Amino acid sequence: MTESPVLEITDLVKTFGALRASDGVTLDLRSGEVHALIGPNGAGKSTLIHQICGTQKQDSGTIHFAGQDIGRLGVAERARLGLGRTFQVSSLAPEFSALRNVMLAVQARAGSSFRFFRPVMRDRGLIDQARAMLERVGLAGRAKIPAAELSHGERRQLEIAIALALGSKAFLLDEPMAGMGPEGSKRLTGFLDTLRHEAPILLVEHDMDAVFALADRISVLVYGRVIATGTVEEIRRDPAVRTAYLGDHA
Ligand SMILES: Nc1ncnc2c1ncn2[C@@H]1O[C@H](COP(=O)(O)OP(=O)(O)OP(=O)(O)O)[C@@H](O)[C@H]1O
Repeated sequence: MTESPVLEITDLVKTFGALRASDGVTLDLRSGEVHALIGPNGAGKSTLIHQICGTQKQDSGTIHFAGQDIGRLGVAERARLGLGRTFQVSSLAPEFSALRNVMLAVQARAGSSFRFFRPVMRDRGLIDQARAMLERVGLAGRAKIPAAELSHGERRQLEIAIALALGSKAFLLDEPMAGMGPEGSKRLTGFLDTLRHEAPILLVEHDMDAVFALADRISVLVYGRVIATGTVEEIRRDPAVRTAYLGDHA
């Protein structure tokens, strides 16, 4: 029996006036995979991510996550169910250390069980869990550094540590390589390659080297429609994709 997808989007439609930003989008995310979503500027990639995480509501179609219809739930409820997102604009508390940022997430997940009037920074259990998350994303050595002083790539890693601490069962990553130099992109690519074993990744990314290195499957979005879904090789060979998007990259 094949495992059912972690995330399943069916026939999603989202219009802005006469514009169909999502025009019947169907795609899924399976356990252990990196599924990349590529396409030209304005194709509807961010709009799709917004609808999955709940910051925008679809006009029609369904979104199932971990076996549940989440299409009408709010952002916080979806996050509680384990939908982890990193943002193009960072959501970190910049003046807090990396460790403290993760501790806040561990605490948020645990709810009231950590709030026995203990000063947060002296709570051993909380500190240990947060340290373990930093270790997993390769930031253990940077625990005391304020988020604002971390490099762009390190901040992305920290956001992912937070998503892990919140118990994410899938990651939605919207252009994680944006604003990074080639070295940073390479490091983050290596990191994302290991992250897929924690939870599958839906990756919106313009950096084709990263996409080709990481993706198990690629979906190509053009004018709100998925024109092809397949492996890296299938997508590289697809004549419609070459015409619409890849051109010389293929
Ligand atoms: N809130 C909105 N109101 C009206 N039009 C919108 C809104 N958000 C997006 N659009 C339009 O929907 C289309 C899809 O935009 P979207 O940002 O999803 O594309 P994208 O593929 O993420 O582009 P990029 O690669 O440049 O980030 C665009 O034509 C955009 O102008």
